[in-house]
Amino acid sequence: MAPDNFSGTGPVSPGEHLRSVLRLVRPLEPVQLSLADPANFAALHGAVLAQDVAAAHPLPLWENSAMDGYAVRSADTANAPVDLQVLGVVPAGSGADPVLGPGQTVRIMTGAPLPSSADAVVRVEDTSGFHETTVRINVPVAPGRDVRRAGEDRAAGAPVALAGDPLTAARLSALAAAGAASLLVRTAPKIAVLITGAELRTPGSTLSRGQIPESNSLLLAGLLAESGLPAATVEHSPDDPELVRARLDALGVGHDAVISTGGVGPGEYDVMRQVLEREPGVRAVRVAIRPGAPQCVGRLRAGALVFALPGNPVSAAVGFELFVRPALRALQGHANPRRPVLRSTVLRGWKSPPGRLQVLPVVFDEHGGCAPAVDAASISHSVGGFGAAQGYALIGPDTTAVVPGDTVDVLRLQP
Ligand SMILES: Nc1nc2c(c(=O)[nH]1)N[C@H]1C(S)=C(S)[C@@H](COP(=O)(O)OP(=O)(O)OC[C@H]3O[C@@H](n4cnc5c(N)ncnc54)[C@H](O)[C@@H]3O)O[C@H]1N2
Ligand code: MOO
Repeated sequence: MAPDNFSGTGPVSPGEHLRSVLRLVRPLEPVQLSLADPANFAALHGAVLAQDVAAAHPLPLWENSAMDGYAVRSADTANAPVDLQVLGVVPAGSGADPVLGPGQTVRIMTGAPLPSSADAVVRVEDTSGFHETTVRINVPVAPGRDVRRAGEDRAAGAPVALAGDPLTAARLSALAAAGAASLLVRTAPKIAVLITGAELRTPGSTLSRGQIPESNSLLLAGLLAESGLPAATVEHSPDDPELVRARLDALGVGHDAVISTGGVGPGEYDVMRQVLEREPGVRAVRVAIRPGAPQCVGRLRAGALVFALPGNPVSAAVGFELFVRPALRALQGHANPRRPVLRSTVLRGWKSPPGRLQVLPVVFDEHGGCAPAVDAASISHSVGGFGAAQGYALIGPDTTAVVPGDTVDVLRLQP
């Protein structure tokens, strides 16, 4: 009987495997990046904060107008319609603080500081228009009307973002608005993809019997990009142990992680496993999961982490999602390296193998219900059906069938 694990021990549970993968991770050295230099924007977006950041000043900084119109003393408008004397204008960017006496006003634009002697804004639509000398105010306004108070969004010193937070577009803009000049961040790790398999030909090639189009390089480069992590290098290697070892030695120096596909099974030509079994920091395992069971994971002598995934395309995608993506996010110090698990109602049932976590590609309907994207009996090679998948259903080892109406755990990859 073939051993469950090519190293001779039993299969490891997916949870145990993820824990041992995450134990390998040493977070990258953080770098300080200025927010003032647009050349840094691409690196900042998707980087992960390595420090807590508090607001350097209140947000908004000072009381200002929410509308284009007139800054007024609200009491002057109580008997509107009323005519007020126009003293001038305060546009955005002006530091002026004109003093309004009774019956006086200034034109004011959105975002401009409210004069200290005013307590409300009348929108231009509620007046006779923009005038130089006198304006008719048509409506009374209460104190505070269309005024943004200093600090109403965030007080000075209040937290804006925490170490481990990913720098989304929204978070970056919040940090800049709150006065951050530069940020201590972990930028994207440098990742190499190494594809092995003698049967593989460049997409579009004329194929002889036994040859297929190579699709895992596009798969992994795309999954990395969808995780905000570009692949720095994509290479192919012939199934020759010396050549594979040479590529791993070379890629292991210049990259933080090397992700390979192919050659991790127990076959005679499964070169990746044979080479990696000689690496002292790498372990060949079978994970109690379907698809994606055989994998080699560890640290190369050359320095990089290595994730050797199966050649079967859906097995490689599942291995990436469950183990590689969390590890790469942990390299960046992500507070939540794993994707959140959601619940979904089953629309069409399927069978699941006992004793394994089944990771089934699914599509979702408009209400979030899920149905298989591929035949559940043969997931690993079904790259065609997988093309439409929007997520994975996670079916535990004690469940052998799910039926319509069941609620299952899902990972949602696409909206
Ligand atoms: N006797 C056994 N055979 C197999 C076992 C086993 O336990 N005992 N495990 C099976 C499982 S599970 C998997 S998964 C695969 C692992 O295979 P490998 O990592 O060795 O992958 P390959 O043999 O190289 O390829 C498998 C399959 O995928 C196709 N492939 C590979 N690379 C690509 C690529 N870049 N683009 C597109 N398609 C690719 C390849 O042609 C094969 O069809 O082993 C099982 N066997
Ligand atoms: O576990 Mo393999 O990954 O069935 O396809």
